[in-house]
Amino acid sequence: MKALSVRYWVQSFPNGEPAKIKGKPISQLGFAHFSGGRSRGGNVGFPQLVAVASDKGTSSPTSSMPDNETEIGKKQKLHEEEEENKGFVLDPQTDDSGSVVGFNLTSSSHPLTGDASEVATEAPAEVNSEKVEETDGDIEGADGAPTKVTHSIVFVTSEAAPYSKTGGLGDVCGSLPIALAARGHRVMVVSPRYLHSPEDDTFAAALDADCRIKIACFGGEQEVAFFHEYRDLVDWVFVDHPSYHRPGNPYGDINGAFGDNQFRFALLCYAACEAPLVLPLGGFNYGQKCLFMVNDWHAGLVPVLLAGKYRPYGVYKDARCILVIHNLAHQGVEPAATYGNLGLSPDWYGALGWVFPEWARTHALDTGEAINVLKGAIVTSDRILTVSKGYAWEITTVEGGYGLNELLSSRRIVLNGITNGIDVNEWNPSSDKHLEAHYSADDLSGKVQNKIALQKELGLPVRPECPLIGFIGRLDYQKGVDLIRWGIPELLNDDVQFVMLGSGAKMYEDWMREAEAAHKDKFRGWVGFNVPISHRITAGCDILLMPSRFEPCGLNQLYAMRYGTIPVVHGTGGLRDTVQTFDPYANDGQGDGTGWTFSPLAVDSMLWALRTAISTYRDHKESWEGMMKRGMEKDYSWENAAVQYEQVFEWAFIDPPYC
Ligand SMILES: Nc1ncnc2c1ncn2[C@@H]1O[C@H](COP(=O)(O)OP(=O)(O)O[C@H]2O[C@H](CO)[C@@H](O)[C@H](O)[C@H]2O)[C@@H](O)[C@H]1O
Repeated sequence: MKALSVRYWVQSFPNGEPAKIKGKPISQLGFAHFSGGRSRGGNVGFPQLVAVASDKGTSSPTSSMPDNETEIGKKQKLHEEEEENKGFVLDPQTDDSGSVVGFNLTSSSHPLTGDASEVATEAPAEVNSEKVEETDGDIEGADGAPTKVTHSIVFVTSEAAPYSKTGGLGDVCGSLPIALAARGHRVMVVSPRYLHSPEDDTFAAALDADCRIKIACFGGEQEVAFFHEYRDLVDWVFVDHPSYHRPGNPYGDINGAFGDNQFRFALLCYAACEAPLVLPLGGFNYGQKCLFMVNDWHAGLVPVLLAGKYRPYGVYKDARCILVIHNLAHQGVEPAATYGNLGLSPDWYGALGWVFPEWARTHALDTGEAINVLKGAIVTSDRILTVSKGYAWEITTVEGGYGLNELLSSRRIVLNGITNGIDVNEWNPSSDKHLEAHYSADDLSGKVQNKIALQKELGLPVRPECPLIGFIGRLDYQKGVDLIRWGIPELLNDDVQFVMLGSGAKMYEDWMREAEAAHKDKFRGWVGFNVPISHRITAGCDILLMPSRFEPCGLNQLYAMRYGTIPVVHGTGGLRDTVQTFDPYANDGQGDGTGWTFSPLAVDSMLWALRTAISTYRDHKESWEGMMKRGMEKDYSWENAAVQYEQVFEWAFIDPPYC
């Protein structure tokens, strides 16, 4: 049994007496200001019990266990008496004046699973700052290093696979939380409950948590509900609101981006701030000493709300917030006039306020004033992470900073990069359910079967000896699709086949259809988002091309290497960090490297790298196989990244929180 030591602020005692903090009734302490984030009606409202991490009495899970049966029995009896309150309230705590300000709490099991071993704990031990050495951005990824301190972690994200995914953000937020939970942390992921049609059963396993809150913003009061599923040791929490129920994808439909995205994601952030306080997941809530991991601009309002709406009233004083930037190009910029909708006091305008440079303004009278949610998150987060070390540096440069480079440079001391891992179970060539044949580094024979199956599926001539090149990704500026477009005619003069899977800009979708019509025997363009076919392309191709203009990390090159498919990538961000250019002379002529990086970003250098790869494939089979195996044998699991994340958590709790 693990025990949890938590202090509860109590709104009222069972006998109706008002609770007091520092001798004052709570009602006099300014909590009314929370109407912006919490309603008072029905089962909504200010919760009967709102947990805050105890600053006293926190101890390691084992040391806080009752040490004899009598004590356990006593506590169980008390527990039963308090059952009506749904909180396991024990041992009143008093302040200097003698007023009861809270209670210790002990829980013996996880009611959702009935399994005591799955109860995660509040961070039990103080971080020993003397042991922590902050380096110049390098984070040690000690393989298999045990977890030193466990935390209550709240991921806030607009996507989490398999529930929602338009790209890599969904992949990361679908698997990193599981890796952290497996290491002993208590992990919640908060994301919207998107329903794209009345028949959509994506969230069928997530049950109504019977908790409604009202959020005051955008000139009204919005009621949101929470749905919950406990899976893989993670609390998956889905925020439900009518604005998440519409056709398309999380951000838009065939007509483009939704016009109310600022509203939809502000709701997500408000709800995510409330979730640790109001949701008794597994019987008790996450409490205030949690660690928010906010991903990209959609979740970027969270640290601003923590600083502007909670901490001034003593709530979340011990929480920390880490911003994870997966893509700096999207910042959630809207006209300055929309600031009033966010429900923040005017004092906080400075955090979000943003002025476009003159050249980016639309007319002479345009003052360029806007609000920028990601900027607000960069200002107010305790630490900032990106998804590779290379990208952590790039975003501090004029070229990669998208206007935020100076701000990010000023926060360099709290900025780190950690390369993403991948879900090695979903992406495993020896067990992938989407493949025609399974294979591994020890037995590569199945790979060609997948190539043949893919050629058949796509209606290409079945030619196992012909180099097959693939591209998978969003069709947009970031991914360098324009380079492929300009390079394809020349490339297809060679004896190669090329397959593209992607959706996005209509211009490129149309071009893919045209290219297919023009090069029937050599080119296939699959317009759409299709996970099974993405697995089959990754397995069936010999080469995966990624000419990304910038790439914070990139996952497809990692999937490709795991599947023995050689990546040819632009040397940028995470691509440069993860793909090592083939060197035939290294290792006493045995060769080294896992693919090719090319630079500068130009059609010629991309074609040069592709031609080098193609000739190696044709004429140096042994070198090719060596490269395949080296890529397949690399460790891409989340475990290594999770250890590095823990180091950053530790650093986050050393410094005081932003306020
Ligand atoms: N048409 C399609 N059909 C099926 N699957 C498709 C698809 N198009 C893309 N995908 C899948 O979506 C994911 C894309 O991930 P990436 O990391 O390559 O890019 P993305 O730019 O979305 O992510 C951002 O966040 C991630 C995560 O941090 C960073 O790695 C990245 O650099 C950053 O731009 C992959 O799983 C890929 O297979």
